[in-house]
Amino acid sequence: MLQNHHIRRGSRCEAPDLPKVGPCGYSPESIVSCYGGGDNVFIDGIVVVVVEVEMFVEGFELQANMRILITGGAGFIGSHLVDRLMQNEKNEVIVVDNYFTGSKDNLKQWIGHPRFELIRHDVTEPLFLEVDQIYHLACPASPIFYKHNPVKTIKTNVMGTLNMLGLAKRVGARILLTSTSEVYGDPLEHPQTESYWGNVNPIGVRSCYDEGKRVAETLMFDYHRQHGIEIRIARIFNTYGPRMNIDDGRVVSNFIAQAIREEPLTVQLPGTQTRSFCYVSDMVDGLVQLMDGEHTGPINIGNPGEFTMLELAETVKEIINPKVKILTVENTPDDPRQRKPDISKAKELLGWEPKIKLRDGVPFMEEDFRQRLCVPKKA
Ligand SMILES: NC(=O)c1ccc[n+]([C@@H]2O[C@H](COP(=O)([O-])OP(=O)(O)OC[C@H]3O[C@@H](n4cnc5c(N)ncnc54)[C@H](O)[C@@H]3O)[C@@H](O)[C@H]2O)c1
Ligand SMILES: O=c1ccn([C@@H]2O[C@H](COP(=O)(O)OP(=O)(O)O[C@H]3OC[C@@H](O)[C@H](O)[C@H]3O)[C@@H](O)[C@H]2O)c(=O)[nH]1
Repeated sequence: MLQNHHIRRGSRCEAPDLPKVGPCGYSPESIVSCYGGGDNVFIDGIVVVVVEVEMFVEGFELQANMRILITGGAGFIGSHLVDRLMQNEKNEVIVVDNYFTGSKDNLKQWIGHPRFELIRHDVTEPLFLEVDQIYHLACPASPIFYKHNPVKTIKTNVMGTLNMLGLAKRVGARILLTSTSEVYGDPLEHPQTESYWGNVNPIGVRSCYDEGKRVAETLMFDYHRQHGIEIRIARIFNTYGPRMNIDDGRVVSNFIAQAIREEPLTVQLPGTQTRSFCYVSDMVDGLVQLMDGEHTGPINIGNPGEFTMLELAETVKEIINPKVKILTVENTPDDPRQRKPDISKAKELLGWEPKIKLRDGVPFMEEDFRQRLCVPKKA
């Protein structure tokens, strides 16, 4: 039996059943052919020089470990992605984060784990690591945080993405960018397909984020075309779930925290604007399937269930606290009036679609927020 294993630069390989003879502890005959290259791999802790990334081993299955970098891995979606990737014992996960909106607390279960590393690093600075895959999430996502220091948001999207593409190019890693439904701006097509080019204000208060992500997408495709980098682009629609910052400012976390604190739910005017909310476990499934699949994207990942903000407030009120009031308040400029993903491409190309409805996801988030706010549910 001849098996072909693609061993990437810096990978560790496990081959516990290889016969332990020969100078390095393993039979040289087991390695039928190796050619090119010059990388080291470790077989059962022993360094084996692999002269090419393609190695053929007769009769034995080498299980190549995957070293995965997650930028922004201390944030909301990133930390759930870490949980998912750490479930696979063949994965090593490295998180880099500057903790602007993320927290070590989101990763506390993994700190000290032998397959996990956490590095304080700002992606606007170059990074030198040996990795096989890069999930590039680093960027503040809540409008209040990305507008707080817009120049830094632009730098994170542009210089951060350039640095991660440079890293991907140097080590031959595949890179996935978490882009956003905000690239469609205030969309004139509804629902949004990936072929829609969007309606974005280039000089508005949201531009640091939406134009920043559009440039990040451009950089991804230019590196792909010019340097042959393997890229994946996910256009993420509004995602919610446990571990969102309680004072994150995004609508689902605001309404849930307000309902628990018995404060009025603040619906920004007009209240008829719509969003489509995806539960975080569905989102993580979509990202992993996109990364591991064959398609560059961009691919919309989101839940097509569409709600006005008034409907969302009514839903949260009914589930969490029927006594709270709903208050209408001023909105901010350039708020998109409608948003709903067309997910035909994700269904067809990735076999992905979300499973968790808003009504089923809100109680999970309520439980997490009650714990963190120390407000137990009344009997
Ligand atoms: N959650 C959503 O609804 C949503 C929707 C569309 C796109 N996205 C994208 O998904 C990604 C993650 O979003 P999230 O909701 O988890 O947000 P988040 O704010 O919880 O996480 C972002 C993480 O990136 C880190 N970060 C920010 N700037 C950095 C920098 N310069 N260097 C290193 N780390 C930095 C933050 O500290 C944080 O841990 C973002 O790229 C966001 O644009 C999210
Ligand atoms: O308390 C609030 C907060 C927000 N809102 C409204 O709720 C809607 C959603 O606002 P959010 O701040 O949650 O998120 P937005 O959809 O505007 O932006 C998000 O889009 C996708 C991602 O890239 C980011 O996570 C974020 O930019 C907006 O219409 C906003 O006006 C309220 O009605 N009340």
